[in-house]
Amino acid sequence: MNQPDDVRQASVPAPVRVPFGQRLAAAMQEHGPLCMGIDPHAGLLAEWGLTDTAEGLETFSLRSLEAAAAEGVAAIKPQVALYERHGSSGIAALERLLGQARDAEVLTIADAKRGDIGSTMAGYAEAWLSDGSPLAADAVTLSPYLGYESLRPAIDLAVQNGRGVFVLALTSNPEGASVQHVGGADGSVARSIARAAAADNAEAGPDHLGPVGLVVGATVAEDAARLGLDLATVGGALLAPGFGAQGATAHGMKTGFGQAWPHVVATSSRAILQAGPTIESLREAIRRNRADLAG
Ligand SMILES: O=C(O)c1cc(=O)[nH]c(=O)n1[C@@H]1O[C@H](COP(=O)(O)O)[C@@H](O)[C@H]1O
Repeated sequence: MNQPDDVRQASVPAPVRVPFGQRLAAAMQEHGPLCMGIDPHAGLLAEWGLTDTAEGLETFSLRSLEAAAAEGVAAIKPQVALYERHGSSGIAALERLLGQARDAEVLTIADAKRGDIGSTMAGYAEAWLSDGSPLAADAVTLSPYLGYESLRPAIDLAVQNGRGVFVLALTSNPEGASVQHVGGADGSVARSIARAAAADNAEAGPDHLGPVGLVVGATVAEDAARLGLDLATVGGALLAPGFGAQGATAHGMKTGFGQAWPHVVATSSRAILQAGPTIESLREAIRRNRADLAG
């Protein structure tokens, strides 16, 4: 007997996705720790000979993805703010980038820095972390400054869907210290975020990266120890923006992160993107950065 389509679909089990931490670790194993930030700033679009429009954004994004996919990176990290500048057509360009990255099997970290009261957080979680959402990414950046527990809906959905989150702990901007360093070595705000993340990662076990990564700026990693953060025991990946344009070097990061270095995803946006507009010149910049990090 023929079944209606919806009954047939309901009987098909949902695909089991390998957890984000394991997928990221595999990508890092294969390609090294470089994450290519995709930040379509107006100035970069102009340098590439593109217009500061949604069309320009899309060309910029897809060319960046093509270079990243061809060369191999741990992940790409599109900066959501720079798509939001263009309203719905900018978001449509971001959706196409995320969709094509999915097809190319390049991991995506949507840099949206979301954070809100729990009930609203559930909406952000659905947008960025649920199957079938046009904006679904492999992971999203979150701000814990409404309280780490307010992020729970996103953390739960990430776990359920084999996705991940990166929670801001120590950011690369100078103003971050006025909040994140409060409490000092014995009880800094950043330390409490790191401990909460470690608790959420415990279930993944010592051999796997858990679903909750931290954002620790590449330029401020050396602050971690004096603020009581043991980055090597967080149990999640450490997203480290600031490599390149903000002055962090591969050598400086290795020293700053110390034993936690194997968990670091080193993120660079402008320093790579400035090499555009050709795919070959972008690939060359990715190769150079990868070699630098491997050396
Ligand atoms: O969450 C982030 O990615 C982030 C956190 C942080 O502490 N510092 C920081 O620079 N970022 C982002 O990382 C990117 C850095 O870009 P570049 O300085 O051009 O490499 C930007 O998209 C920033 O918004």
